[in-house]
Amino acid sequence: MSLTLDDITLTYPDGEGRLTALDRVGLDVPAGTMTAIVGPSGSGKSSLLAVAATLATPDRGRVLVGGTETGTLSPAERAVLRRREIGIVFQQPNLLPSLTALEQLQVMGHLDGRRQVADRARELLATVGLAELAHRRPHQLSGGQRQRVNIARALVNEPSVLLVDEPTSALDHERGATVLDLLVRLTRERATATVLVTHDRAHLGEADAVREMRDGRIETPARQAADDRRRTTGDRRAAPGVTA
Ligand SMILES: Nc1ncnc2c1ncn2[C@@H]1O[C@H](COP(=O)(O)OP(=O)(O)OP(=O)(O)O)[C@@H](O)[C@H]1O
Repeated sequence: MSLTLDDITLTYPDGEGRLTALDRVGLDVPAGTMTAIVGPSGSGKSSLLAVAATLATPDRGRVLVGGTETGTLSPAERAVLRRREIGIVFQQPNLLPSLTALEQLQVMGHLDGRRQVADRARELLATVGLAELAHRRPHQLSGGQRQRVNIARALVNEPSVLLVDEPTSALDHERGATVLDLLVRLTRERATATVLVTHDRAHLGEADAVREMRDGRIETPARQAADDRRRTTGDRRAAPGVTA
């Protein structure tokens, strides 16, 4: 399923007035592709992720996950869609200290009441290269390994949208590259529509598209559009899902 943000404006209360964090932003992320969002501090990257995650309600505009317009759902329906279709990877892997890597994934799966969670959790840990460390607790893992558990956990309910916020900020260059490679591979294998917010321009070559944010707007200079075309030639890009 694809993710589409259509003409999104988001404001926050700001003293007497309102601060515009997102200013008529549009973004289309086909299934199986990764779009990287870069931009200076305060430009609206986290706000964009919050809207895409349906955690923040925009003042105007639509968020579509596949063909579903999330603004038309009730809060309860939106919570179900979020749990089933949207995986979120935060900057700091906020893992529960007392649980093993395997249990971190199982807890997420159980919340959704789905079966065979344990099998899927084991398979995912193997996919992120942690099969041997499934029974370790967070303090027994390195920062990069913790971030890989965090990514596996976001995927346990097989979401179609993957939202990733600064996954490499706490990692050195080499570990950051490993995590980025993993995200790209999972995006292709699991056909997720992935949005990656990053300050780190080192790995942008892996993304199918790069969008620059500035003052709440997305800029797509001609050079970037040309870059996108070059990135998406060949069959790396999956067919877009239905976006109504
Ligand atoms: N809850 C809030 N209430 C009021 N203003 C907010 C709130 N959250 C963010 N803002 C403001 O909205 C704008 C966009 O913030 P946002 O966090 O989306 O930027 P960002 O690009 O993610 O920044 P950073 O790279 O520093 O994380 C900023 O001017 C910020 O001060």
